[in-house]
Amino acid sequence: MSMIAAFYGGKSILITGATGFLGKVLIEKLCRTSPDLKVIYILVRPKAGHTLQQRVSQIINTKLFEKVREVCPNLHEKIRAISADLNQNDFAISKEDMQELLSCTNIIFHCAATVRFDDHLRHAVQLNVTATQQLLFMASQMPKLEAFIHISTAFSNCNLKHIDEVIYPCSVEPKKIIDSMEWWDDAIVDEIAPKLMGDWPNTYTYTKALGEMVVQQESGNLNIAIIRPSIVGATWQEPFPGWVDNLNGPNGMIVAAGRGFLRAIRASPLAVADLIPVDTVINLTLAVGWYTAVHRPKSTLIYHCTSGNLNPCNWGKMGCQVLSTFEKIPFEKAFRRPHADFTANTITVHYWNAVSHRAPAMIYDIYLWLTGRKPRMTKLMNRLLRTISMLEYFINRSWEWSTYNTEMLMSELSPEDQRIFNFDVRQLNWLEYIENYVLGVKKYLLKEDMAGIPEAKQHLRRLRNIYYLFNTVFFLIAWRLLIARSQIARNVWFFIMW
Ligand SMILES: CCCCCCCCCCCCCCCCCCCCCCCC(=O)SCCNC(=O)CCNC(=O)[C@H](O)C(C)(C)COP(=O)(O)OP(=O)(O)OC[C@H]1O[C@@H](n2cnc3c(N)ncnc32)[C@H](O)[C@@H]1OP(=O)(O)O
Ligand SMILES: NC(=O)C1=CN([C@@H]2O[C@H](COP(=O)(O)OP(=O)(O)OC[C@H]3O[C@@H](n4cnc5c(N)ncnc54)[C@H](OP(=O)(O)O)[C@@H]3O)[C@@H](O)[C@H]2O)C=CC1
Repeated sequence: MSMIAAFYGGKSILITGATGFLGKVLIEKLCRTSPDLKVIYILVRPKAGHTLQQRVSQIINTKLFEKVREVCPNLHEKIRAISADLNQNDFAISKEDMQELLSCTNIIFHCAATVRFDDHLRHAVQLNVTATQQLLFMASQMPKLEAFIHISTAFSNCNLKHIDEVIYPCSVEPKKIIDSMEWWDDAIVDEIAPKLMGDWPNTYTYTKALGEMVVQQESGNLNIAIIRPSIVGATWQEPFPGWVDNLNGPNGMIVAAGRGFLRAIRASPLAVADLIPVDTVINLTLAVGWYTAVHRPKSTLIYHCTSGNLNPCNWGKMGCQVLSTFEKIPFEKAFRRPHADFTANTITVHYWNAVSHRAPAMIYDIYLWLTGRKPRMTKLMNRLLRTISMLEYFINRSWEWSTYNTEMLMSELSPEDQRIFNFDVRQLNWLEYIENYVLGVKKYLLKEDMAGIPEAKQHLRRLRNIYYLFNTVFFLIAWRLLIARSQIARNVWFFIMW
């Protein structure tokens, strides 16, 4: 019998960020392995045109929940959506709901965050810092609470090269920043943000670091643990390989490369690609929830959920495997044939951006315009290049994360739990994982049918012919113009012809 699965039986669990990428996999695994849990409270913000129940149904009626619907037919009853907005005071939770949460919750998993790199500092502080503080305050009033698990990111200290499982202080206290946000107007925030952020590359990583400090400072008597995943990717094994449902991190890049928009990227092929499958993160999270509640460590333990020091893979190898998978399973409606280079040279990057990204987009837009349609490719390309510029920081550096606590926890699990809640990334075969990842992007994110592969291959062959034709015509025109103007070119041409 799994000790972890048994632990969650009969428990009332509160999850924030349940409608997000990690949150969905967390609910799925919890309900599948502990169908006898009492209730999962999820804090969901109302969205225009959707009731809370519709939002929940949208999630649990997806393929991700196929297996769990069999194990736990009363899934709907297990999940209780509570209307809440983490940006509001008391999360805008009704009095009755708040009362129920405070009196019943046993475990909290705090996943909600803004993960946008370009969010305004005020908004990022509100969600990633102030809301965390407020949730901790709520937790301190929960008599039955056994553990509070905070999901952070391995990049919260990306200004350092070697990162231990400890909390590093930021230069300005989070409380001061929270207070200041109340009276600083946006103009002041904009001006002061770069100074506050120092060598953090974006508001996301900076506010996640502040969030950790808040957790440390407000922990009081609570049993708290922090999990720091690196770049979270598609599922490795559970409930099935390759599941992914958003464009964050590498996903958008895989789409862009597979559709032939992304042809070159400024990246160090030898830098470690610290990807971690989402099911691995969730297995660790559930194991940490159990360990924190049952063993009650004296201090807040931090767990790195990373792959680099146990089973490293670099961006070069990953990129090559992505490209070779496209040959077997191409994406539909490609703009150009997938081909991409990693280059570390800034001049080469500018060259490729002009020749491989902007020029084809412009030519295509001219074609759209000539055929009476609305040009859109240049806009899309500019957006892609902007996204790439934000991700570049993470694909041109390597970090070392120590994983003592994670390894310690692994050794504490029974063989049964090590199997059911496997987070040993040493067992991961990267080539197989990446192939399933690309396949998952095609099936679950782009919602493409596998039956369309022959047509997609045919389309790529057409694009190849257009490419050859275009290059030949371009070469002949260029050469003809050159011959008309240069005696040397004429001599070379006649020599070749002769
Ligand atoms: C040797 C040969 C090599 C060949 C290589 C070939 C393949 C390459 C594969 C390998 C991949 C290499 C790249 C990997 C990149 C690694 C990333 C590392 C990130 C680590 C961060 C740490 C992890 C975390 O802790 S948090 C999670 C990460 N968070 C994010 O990723 C969020 C990032 N996103 C943002 O901040 C924003 O979305 C932003 C700024 C990128 C874009 O903002 P904007 O306001 O312009 O757009 P949106 O309103 O968000 O969206 C508008 C529109 O665009 C679509 N879209 C959004 N993001 C992407 C995307 N990444 N790619 C494509 N499209 C995207 C979005 O869906 C919207 O579409 P609509 O149709 O308009 O709705
Ligand atoms: N994805 C990754 O690569 C990594 C993620 N992490 C961390 O994991 C956690 C989860 O990330 P991920 O699942 O990818 O993020 P998503 O963006 O997929 O999900 C974010 C979740 O937070 C919720 N949320 C946002 N704002 C509010 C609000 N005002 N009130 C209530 N709920 C809100 C969203 O709800 P809604 O559906 O309404 O928008 C959604 O459920 C985060 O803490 C992140 O920092 C760490 C490392 C890597």
